[in-house]
Amino acid sequence: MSINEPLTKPAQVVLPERPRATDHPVKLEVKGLNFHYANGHHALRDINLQLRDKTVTAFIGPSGCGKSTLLRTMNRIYDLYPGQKASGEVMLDGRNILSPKEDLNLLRAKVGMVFQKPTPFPMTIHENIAFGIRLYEKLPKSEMNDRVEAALREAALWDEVKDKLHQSGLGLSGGQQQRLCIARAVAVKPEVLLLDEPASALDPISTAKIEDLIEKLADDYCIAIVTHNMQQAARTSQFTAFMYLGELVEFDRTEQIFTAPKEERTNAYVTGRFG
Ligand SMILES: Nc1ncnc2c1ncn2[C@@H]1O[C@H](COP(=O)(O)OP(=O)(O)OP(=O)(O)O)[C@@H](O)[C@H]1O
Repeated sequence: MSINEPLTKPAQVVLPERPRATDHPVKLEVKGLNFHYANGHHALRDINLQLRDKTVTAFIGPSGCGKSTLLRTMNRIYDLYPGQKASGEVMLDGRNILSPKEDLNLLRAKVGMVFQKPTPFPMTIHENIAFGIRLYEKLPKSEMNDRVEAALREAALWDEVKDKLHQSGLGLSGGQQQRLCIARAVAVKPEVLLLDEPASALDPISTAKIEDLIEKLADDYCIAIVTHNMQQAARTSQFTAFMYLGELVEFDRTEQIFTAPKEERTNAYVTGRFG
């Protein structure tokens, strides 16, 4: 369907009733960002946007528009793949993390990432969390146990796993595994959390738990979430970025994007007319 056709269907997304703060300080700022894959594909084109602290920003757009690529620049995970290049600036608390001088281990502790498919390590639930903490801190056993418990509580998983901490993380359900991955990310005390379609492989009940969790985590972290689910973007975020073919078409408060977007392409996408 052409994106230029007149609006035939109103937006069906239900927005939360209570107002949400959108005036928090900027935590991460992307300036003039371009990204090329090793095969030369120009996947991000002059992206400019700001992520605010203790705020959820959703990234939406049709498949292949560059949402995951953009998230992958925010902790430089792309650096693990030869030939992938970002230019421009990604400022975290005013420091450009694309600088060659950036300490990537520290950066990835500060900017945690959770992927679409739950990726627990093939080790016990306790070890899944302790392993990451040990990379950065040397803690006595009792303190480590406390940190593991705190992370599991923060990820709303403690009650479900407290009696089987020494069983394999791979024995958990998909939704529990995803919360284990979130616990693993928060255990190293990050400042930013990047969630790349964190609920798309989960059933509706597990999805609801992850969404509740995102809302709670937003009290403490700057969160960026990629989602194909419009309702999820509307429910969880204060700001929404709509991307198309590697460009940031529109970035605004979530209410604005879903009720009165300025761009026709955004309107067409959020009303389900393309993508
Ligand atoms: N390793 C790669 N090499 C070359 N091109 C790639 C690579 N990974 C992704 N791309 C291309 O870059 C563009 C952006 O991909 P990206 O995965 O960021 O999109 P997306 O919006 O997250 O898509 P989806 O919603 O399907 O996950 C797409 O055209 C994709 O085909």
